[in-house]
Amino acid sequence: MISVEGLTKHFGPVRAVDGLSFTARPGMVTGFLGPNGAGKTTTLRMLLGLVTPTSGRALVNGRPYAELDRPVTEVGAALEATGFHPGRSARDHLRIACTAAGLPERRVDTVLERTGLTTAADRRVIGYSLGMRQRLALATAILGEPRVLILDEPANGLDPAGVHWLRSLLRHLAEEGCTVLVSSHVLPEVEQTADHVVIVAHGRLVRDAPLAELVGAGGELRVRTEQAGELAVALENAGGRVRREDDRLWVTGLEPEDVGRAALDTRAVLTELGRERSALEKIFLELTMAEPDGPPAPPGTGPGPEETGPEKVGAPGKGGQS
Ligand SMILES: Nc1ncnc2c1ncn2[C@@H]1O[C@H](COP(=O)(O)OP(=O)(O)OP(=O)(O)O)[C@@H](O)[C@H]1O
Repeated sequence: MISVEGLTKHFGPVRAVDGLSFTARPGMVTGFLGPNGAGKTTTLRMLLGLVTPTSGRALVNGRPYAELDRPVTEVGAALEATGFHPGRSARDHLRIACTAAGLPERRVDTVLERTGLTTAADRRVIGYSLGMRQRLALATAILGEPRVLILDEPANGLDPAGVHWLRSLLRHLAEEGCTVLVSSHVLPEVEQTADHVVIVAHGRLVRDAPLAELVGAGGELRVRTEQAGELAVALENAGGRVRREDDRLWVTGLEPEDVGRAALDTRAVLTELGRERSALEKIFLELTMAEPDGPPAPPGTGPGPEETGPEKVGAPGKGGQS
């Protein structure tokens, strides 16, 4: 269990985190979302005792990191996949971590296998891709079989197969009862992995809700057909809200299969059927576009459907220790 209570961190005049409170629960993947500079990494670093809060509390299993009896068996973290000695192999890196933490060396083979690194285990890290380093960071995080995992952008650098693998690993860990907190800007990825979503902007909480609640509220489908009039009536009868423009319809409150069924019933030929941008991405933009001191922008004021949201944008420079 992770609890963040009124957490605040000022770096001089910068309020990196500002009165943030949320909980990440066992058995769930909690997505921690926010635009660049929103305070995600600072929050994760405070949870891991790497940055001292200005005020408030960041607790793992009810205690600050510094008070955990055996942190490595309680919380695993992967913040940046850059801290590995380039001349060492993954196996050596994990062996050293095992010895330092007093863990049995057999854990090395287990985590190598779980992260798909077995065949590359004896190669030097200098030759690893970013994706392989991410896997090694995850392998290190789960070495002590912790029940809490804190991961900062773990999908960064993974290829589509790697992202798929990561998704199943995180789901598996949550099913085993772990608390998984994972920060990301890759919104469609979070949409497919998380059970619960915490969104921050300007260091403050803007939304804390089950994913299903958020996505259910924001999904819009784009439909194109020459029988737009008949189909619009059928979709409204099926419970949808429909906006029409010539042969195009924008539909909320229904799923693609509902549109398919209505099209079949009305014999409408669909020339296009798709989701209008990622539903979570749309909500994310609406919630995080507000000015720091103003309320969140009301729904519908985000960029229009044609615009593509900043799914992944460059990170600002980060300082070191507080
Ligand atoms: N050590 C530091 N010294 C000064 N300012 C810092 C330090 N660490 C972070 N900041 C600032 O605090 C704010 C929040 O940064 P943080 O890295 O926590 O955001 P983030 O949500 O993780 O961003 P990103 O998605 O780009 O990684 C930013 O304005 C950042 O420049």
